[in-house]
Amino acid sequence: MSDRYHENRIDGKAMADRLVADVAKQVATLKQTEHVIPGLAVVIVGDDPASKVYVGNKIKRAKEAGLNSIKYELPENCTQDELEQLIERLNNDADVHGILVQLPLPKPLSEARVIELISAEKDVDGFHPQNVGRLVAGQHSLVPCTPLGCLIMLREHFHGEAALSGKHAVVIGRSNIVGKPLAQLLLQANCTVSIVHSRTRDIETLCRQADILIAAVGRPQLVEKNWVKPGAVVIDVGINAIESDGARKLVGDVDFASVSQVASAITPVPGGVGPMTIACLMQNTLNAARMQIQHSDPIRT
Ligand SMILES: Nc1nc(=O)c2c([nH]1)NC[C@@H]1CN(c3ccc(C(=O)N[C@@H](CCC(=O)O)C(=O)O)cc3)C=[N+]21
Repeated sequence: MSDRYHENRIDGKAMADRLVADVAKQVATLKQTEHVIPGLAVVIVGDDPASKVYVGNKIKRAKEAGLNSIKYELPENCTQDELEQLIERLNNDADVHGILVQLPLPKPLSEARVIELISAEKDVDGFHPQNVGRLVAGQHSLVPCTPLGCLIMLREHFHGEAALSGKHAVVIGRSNIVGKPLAQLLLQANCTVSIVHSRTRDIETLCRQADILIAAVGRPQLVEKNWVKPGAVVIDVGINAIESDGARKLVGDVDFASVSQVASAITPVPGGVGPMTIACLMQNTLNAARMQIQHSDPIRT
């Protein structure tokens, strides 16, 4: 293939390996200086197979980072009360510094109520209204993992956040977990930010103006070559399981084969944003533990 830019893949797996190794070092230091091991509680309700794979990855990475991790599995038919009691128990457990409730929750359960119940300083997903507000106000502490992973990838690619200044970033998708928080982070990095979505008119023309194009809509291979300005950097947040030639495979929101011919850099799926999301969860758990140590220690010299 005559790719104009060859070897233009951003290796999210390798970046995630480095980030987890770095967190492991910092965790080791924290153990020595503060005698604390950061603890992550992962709560999974029901037995959705995809959720189980993700949660398994999180536990495995937590081990590599030297964190204590505990998995809580609740049955599909558990009640809102049972789930809320578990959250309250974890909120009050000094050994637990981070709480993650795997989403989506089974039908009748309220995600909003559960998210608000998690103590804001243990909210390693960054979904609590207090953390959302802090992000928008530029006072953030715990930032949603996927947007943070995207920002770190862009920073590394451009050798520092300063290079993002003035670039036009177009975010496709307006979800609370990716599109909206990522737009905030990019704005703070001095990008000019556009958010486009299902009701946007002439979405293709807008996307073609992007220096940085981020796809986070969950529509397999939506973004094609003619949506992308030659030389643009493309971040693919989508993880879609599709059937191709009778086999199931994972594809992103970007048509990798065609877009990689025009993009100067592009993240693959799998092996792009996904591994960085999990690495950022480890970083957030470490950060949460650090904040809790500071707040629980009135006498410091
Ligand atoms: N409270 C909550 N927080 C989350 O962060 C959260 C969630 N709920 N619910 C589901 C989504 C999805 N998500 C993924 C993270 C990593 C990969 C990942 O590492 N994917 C691998 C492939 C894994 C595979 O082979 O299936 C990759 O892209 O290379 C995928 C998906 C986190 N989520």
